[in-house]
Amino acid sequence: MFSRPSLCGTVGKLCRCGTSATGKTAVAAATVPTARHYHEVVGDIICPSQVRGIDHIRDPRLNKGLAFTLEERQTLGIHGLQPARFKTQEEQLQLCKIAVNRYTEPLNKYLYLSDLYDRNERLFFRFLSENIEDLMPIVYTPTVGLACQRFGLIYRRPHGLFITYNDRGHIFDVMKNWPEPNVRAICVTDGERILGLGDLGACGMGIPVGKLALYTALAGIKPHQCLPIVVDVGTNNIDLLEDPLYVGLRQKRVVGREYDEFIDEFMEAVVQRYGQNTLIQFEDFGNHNAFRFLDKYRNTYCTFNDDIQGTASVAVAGLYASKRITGKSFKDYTFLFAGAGEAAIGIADLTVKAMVQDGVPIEEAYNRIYMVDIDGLLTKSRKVGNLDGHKIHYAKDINPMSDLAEIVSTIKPSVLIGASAAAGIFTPEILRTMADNNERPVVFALSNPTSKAECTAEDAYKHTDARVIFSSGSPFPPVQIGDKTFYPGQGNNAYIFPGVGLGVICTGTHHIPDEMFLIAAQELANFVEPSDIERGSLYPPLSSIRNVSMNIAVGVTKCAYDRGLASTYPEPQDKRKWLENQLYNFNYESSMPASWVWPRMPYIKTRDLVPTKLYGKQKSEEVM
Ligand SMILES: O=C([O-])CC(=O)C(=O)O
Ligand SMILES: [Mg+2]
Repeated sequence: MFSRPSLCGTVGKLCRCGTSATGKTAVAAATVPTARHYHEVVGDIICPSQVRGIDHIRDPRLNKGLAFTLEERQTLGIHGLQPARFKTQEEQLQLCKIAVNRYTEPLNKYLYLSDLYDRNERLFFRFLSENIEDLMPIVYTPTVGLACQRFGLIYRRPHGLFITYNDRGHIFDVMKNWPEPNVRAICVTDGERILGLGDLGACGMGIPVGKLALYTALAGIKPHQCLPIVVDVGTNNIDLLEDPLYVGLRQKRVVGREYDEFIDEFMEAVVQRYGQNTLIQFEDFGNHNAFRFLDKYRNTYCTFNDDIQGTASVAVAGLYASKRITGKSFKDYTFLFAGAGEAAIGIADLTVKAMVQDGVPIEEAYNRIYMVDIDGLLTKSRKVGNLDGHKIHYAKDINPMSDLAEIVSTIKPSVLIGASAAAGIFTPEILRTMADNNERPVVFALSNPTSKAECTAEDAYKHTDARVIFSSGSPFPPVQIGDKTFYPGQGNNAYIFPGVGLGVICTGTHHIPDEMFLIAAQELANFVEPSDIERGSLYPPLSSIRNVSMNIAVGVTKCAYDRGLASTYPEPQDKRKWLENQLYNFNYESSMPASWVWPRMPYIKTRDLVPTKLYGKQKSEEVM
C-alpha cells in the first residue's frame, strides 16, 4: 500500500518468512522486484503458511474468534480448539456491545477494549469505528488520561515501543525489535505534558496508543503501519518516582544537550529504520520542547506537532463555523487566549494565517489577539526572558494586568479561548461579562481531560443566557436550558490528525506545511451543517468523523501534489478513489491460503465431492 509496492517490505529481497515474492527461491525472488507477494494481501509480516494452527487464534491480527468457518478451522488445524458455534463478525459486534456495557466504570471499559485489541484486532477496530460516539471517550480523551494515570497498574502487553535514555547510542537496535517492517506513521511522546495532567513519564504511552487507534478507526490507516513510541528520559513527577508501581526509568528527566542529542538520535533512527517519509507525530511534549522540536525538524523530517498544529486546526475550524452564527468576519473579532502554551500559540498563529487569507493585514491580525499566561497579560513591558519564542508577537503595548476577570472586562473579547489546563478559570462572572459584551459570545474551553476544562458546558450556557457559542476539548453531555437542548461540539484534534496522517503517508509527503492544517480546518468547517449549528455544535457529529477525515485527506493530497511535496508518483487523478483503495479493511478476510499442501488439506474439501453431509452435521455457511 501507499508508496511501497509490497506491504511486507520485501520488494526485491527475501522476506522474513523465507518464502519468496514469486514462490520460487530467494535468488529468483530477488530478481523480481515488482512481483506480488502473498503478504500484499495480508498486509503485514505475518506469513499464514508459516503459522501454527493455534497461532491463528492467539495472534490478534489473524484471529477471527468464532468467525472461522468450518473449512478454515479444519484447514488451519484449529478445528476442535473452539466451540461448535459459528458467528459472523456482526454477531460478534453485538456481543462486544453487550460486554462493554456490562461495565459502568470507564476504566473497566477501557480494559475490556484493550483486551479485545489484544485478542482480535479487526473486531476491535470495526467495533471502535462503528461506535465512535460511545467508544472514543473510552479509548481516547478523557478516559485515556485515567488509563495513563493508572498505567503501572493496568499494564498488560506492549502496544508500542519504549525507548529509554539508557538505549542512547543504540536506538536503531531497539527500533529493529519492533516486528513490523513497514511502519508509515509514528506517534511519539516523552510524557512530560500528558493532556492537562502534567508529567506522567513512561505512563504517557496510553496517549500514542490512543491516537494511533484513531488513525485506523477514523481514517482507515492500517494498524501495522502505525507505531506508538515513548521516549523515556525519566520523570520529574515525584509521586511517580516514589510509586512502586511506576514502570518507567526511575530518575529525573534528562535535559539540555543530552536530551536534545537523544531526540536527534531517535529521529535519525526512525529514518534509518523506516525511511525518510515516515510520519512522526509529536504528542504531549512539554511546551518549550514542543516548539523547539517543531522548528528544528519541520523542514528536514516528515513531522508535525499535534498539540500545536492539530489543535490549532480544529479550533480554527470552530472559528470559521462560528462566523456563520455571529455573522461577523475575522476582522471584527477580538480574541483572548487564556494560556500561552502549545495549543494557544498554535491556534493564534493559525488564526493569523486564516485572517491574512481573509484579507486582514498581518499586523492588524496580530493586534486582534491578546494572550494571558501564568504571569498575566502578555505586554511589551515584560522582561524579555518572560516573552520568549512565539509569545512576543502577541505582546501588547498596554498596562500589565494579571486578573483574568479584569482583563476580560477591559479587552472585551468576542472570542475567549481556554488552553490553560487550569480548571474552572472561566468563572460565572467572566462568562457573564462575555455575554454582556457580545450578542453571541464565543467561548472555547479546550483543556483536557474533562477535569481540566476552563468551564463546563453547562456553566457556559447557564451564565450567558444560552447565547454562548461553545466548544470543549473533552466531551460534555447535552445541556438543557429551558425547553432547548444544546449539544456542545468537541473541538478536539481527533477531527484533524487522522485525515492529515492519511493524506501525508499516502502521498509520501516530505514535510508538512502549516497550509495543510489550514486546509484541514476549512474542510472540517465545510462539513458543518446548519443542523449542527442548530444543535449548538460547531462541529459535525463524531459519527461523521470518518467522512471528515477522508475530505481532509483529499485536501492534503491535493496540497501535497500542488506544492511538490509528494513523493508517490504518478499523481492520481481521482484522489478520493485512490485514497479509498488504500484503506484498511475492517471486515474479516478469508484465512484460506491460495494453495495448500498435504497434510493441511481441508478434509472438508474431499468430502465436498460427496453431495451429502460435510464432516458431521455442521456446515459453516448453514449455521451462519
Ligand atoms: O489528546 C487529546 O484529547 C487532545 C490533545 O492532543 C491534548 O489535549 O493534548
Ligand atoms: Mg496532545
